[in-house]
Amino acid sequence: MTFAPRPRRSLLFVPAANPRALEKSTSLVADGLIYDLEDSAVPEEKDAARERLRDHLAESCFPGERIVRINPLDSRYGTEDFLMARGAGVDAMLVPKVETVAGLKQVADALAETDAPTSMRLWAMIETPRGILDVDALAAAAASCRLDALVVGPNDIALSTGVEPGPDRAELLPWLMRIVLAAKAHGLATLDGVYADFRDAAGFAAECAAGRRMGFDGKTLIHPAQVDAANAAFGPSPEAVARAERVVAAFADPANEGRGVIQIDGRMVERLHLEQARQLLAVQAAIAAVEHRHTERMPRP
Ligand SMILES: CC(C)(COP(=O)(O)OP(=O)(O)OC[C@H]1O[C@@H](n2cnc3c(N)ncnc32)[C@H](O)[C@@H]1OP(=O)(O)O)[C@@H](O)C(=O)NCCC(=O)NCCSC(=O)C[C@H](O)C(=O)O
Ligand SMILES: [Mg+2]
Repeated sequence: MTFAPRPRRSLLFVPAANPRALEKSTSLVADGLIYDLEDSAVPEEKDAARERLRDHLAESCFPGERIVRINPLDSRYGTEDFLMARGAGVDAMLVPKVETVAGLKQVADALAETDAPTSMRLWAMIETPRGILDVDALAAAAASCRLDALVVGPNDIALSTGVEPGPDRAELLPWLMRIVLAAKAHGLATLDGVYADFRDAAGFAAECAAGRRMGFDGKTLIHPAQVDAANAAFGPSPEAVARAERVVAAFADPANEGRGVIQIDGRMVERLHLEQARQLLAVQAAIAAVEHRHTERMPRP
C-alpha cells in the first residue's frame, strides 16, 4: 500500500454562526478547519450560518483541509447542509453521532448520487455508546462509505454515558483506545476530541501528549490559541526526524546490505523500523509542504 500522509495534527472547529471566527480562521496555521453547522449553531441561526458559510467558502482560500460538519441528514437541516458543502467542494464532510453503517452509507450514497468526486470524503464523529460499541463495523465500511477519519466527541460521550472524566481521562481510555484501534485496523486517520478549557495551556499540552502516546494522528480544537501546541505535540520532533534519517542512512549503507537487523548506538534496529522511519520522514515532508503553503500567503513585511 502506498503511504501518502496528510498532516492532521490540528483540526480547528470554526463556528459558522460566528462571522469573526470565520474571518479569522483562514489566517491560522492549522492543518485543517472544520466549519461547524451542528452543535455550535442554535436552531434559530442554522440557516443563516449555512448561508454565511456558503459565501465564506466561495470567497476564501485555505492551504489545509476544509471540512464541514453537517447536521444529521435526517434532521431538518441536514439535506441543506449537505447540498451546500457538496456545492462548495470541501475536502470532507464530518457526520455527527455516527452509529450505524446504514447511517454513514446514506451520506455516501447522497455523494454518489450528486456525482461528487471521489476525492470528497466523509469523516465520522464517534460520540455515542452505540457508535463506540460498533466502531469496528463502521471503520470496516470505510471503502464503501468514502470514510477517511474517525473523530472523538468527548462532550457527547460524557452527555450520553454520564461518565465524568478526570484530568487524565482514565475513565475514557478503553473507549478511546477502541476507536484508535478500529481506525488503525482499517487504515483510517483518528483525531482526538476537543479540550474545552482553552485558557489552560498546560492541561491542553498534557492532553495532547497523552493523545499522541495513544496513537491519535492529531486533535480537534476549539480555539486559535490551541493550534501551535497541537502542531508541536503531534508533529515529529527534531530528534525523531534525526533518528529516522540515521535509520534510513544505516540501512542504505552497503555494509548493511541484506541484513534484517542492525544496531545503531547500541540499540537494535530492524527493517520494520526502516519502514517506520520512512513513514515519519514522509509525514515530516508533508508537514513542511503545508507549512510552506501557509507561509507563502502571509503578508510580506
Ligand atoms: C469558546 C469560544 C466561544 C471562545 O470565543 P471568544 O470568546 O471569541 O474567544 P477569544 O476572545 O479568546 O477569541 C479570540 C479571537 O479568536 C477568534 N476565535 C475564537 N475561537 C475561534 C475559532 N474556533 N475559530 C476561529 N476563530 C476563533 C475570536 O473570534 C477572536 O477573534 P478577534 O476578535 O478577531 O480577535 C470560541 O473559541 C468558539 O466558539 N469555539 C468553537 C466552538 C465550536 O465550534 N464548538 C463546536 C465544536 S466542539 C464539539 O462539538 C465537540 C464534539 O462534538 C463533542 O461532542 O465533544
Ligand atoms: Mg458532539
